[in-house]
Amino acid sequence: MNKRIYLTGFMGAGKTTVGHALASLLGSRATDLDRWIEEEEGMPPAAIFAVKGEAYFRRKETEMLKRATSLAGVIMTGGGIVMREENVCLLKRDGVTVFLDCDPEILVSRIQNDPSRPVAAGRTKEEIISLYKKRRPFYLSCADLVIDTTGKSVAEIVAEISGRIKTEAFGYTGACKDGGANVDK
Ligand SMILES: Nc1ncnc2c1ncn2[C@@H]1O[C@H](COP(=O)(O)OP(=O)(O)OP(=O)(O)O)[C@@H](O)[C@H]1O
Ligand SMILES: O=C(O)C1=C[C@@H](O)[C@@H](O)[C@H](O)C1
Ligand SMILES: [Mg+2]
Repeated sequence: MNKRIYLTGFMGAGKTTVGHALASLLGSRATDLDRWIEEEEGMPPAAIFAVKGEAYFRRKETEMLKRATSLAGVIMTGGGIVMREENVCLLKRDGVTVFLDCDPEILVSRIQNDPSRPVAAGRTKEEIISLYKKRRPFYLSCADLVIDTTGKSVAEIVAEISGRIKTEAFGYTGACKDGGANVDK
């Protein structure tokens, strides 16, 4: 496995948690884009949203995704990354993209009222589920692998990803076809 592995999915799907466990199993590096942005900006995503605005965060996120193309290992992405076409192109071109899907009711229970997740904070359960449904086709559009994590432990998810990556062939055209179109608003 010499390609990098991108983990995508909605807020609370387990990208950060699974990413560290997967990298540990594979003996590779783990890079969480949200944490990398936090290190560079000196504040977490929620504070960047509040102080500099979401548009600034999204530009920074794309910049870091571009820089991540020089890294090896597992890259954990932010929940909104698939909503920019430029990001989708990079994900499709530069690695194996794994979409961690999950029952939205479970996602809500993990993220609702968490102030560290500015896109979910203050939203009702129905609003969060509606955002999940709107984003899901975009996660699917750039996924090489879709993992339904519902009811599975982190160890089971990691074993499934590593098994499928080793046994399935992935075709890359390098082309950017359909995908995200800056439609999150
Ligand atoms: N398979 C799982 N089973 C039970 N709990 C889980 C599982 N995966 C993640 N969690 C828990 O769900 C919460 C959210 O996980 P995590 O922060 O890894 O999600 P994320 O996808 O990185 O979210 P974000 O997009 O907001 O960064 C954490 O408390 C984590 O421990
Ligand atoms: O779903 C989203 O839009 C976000 C998810 C987080 O990972 C962070 O990238 C940020 O809070 C935005
Ligand atoms: Mg995360």
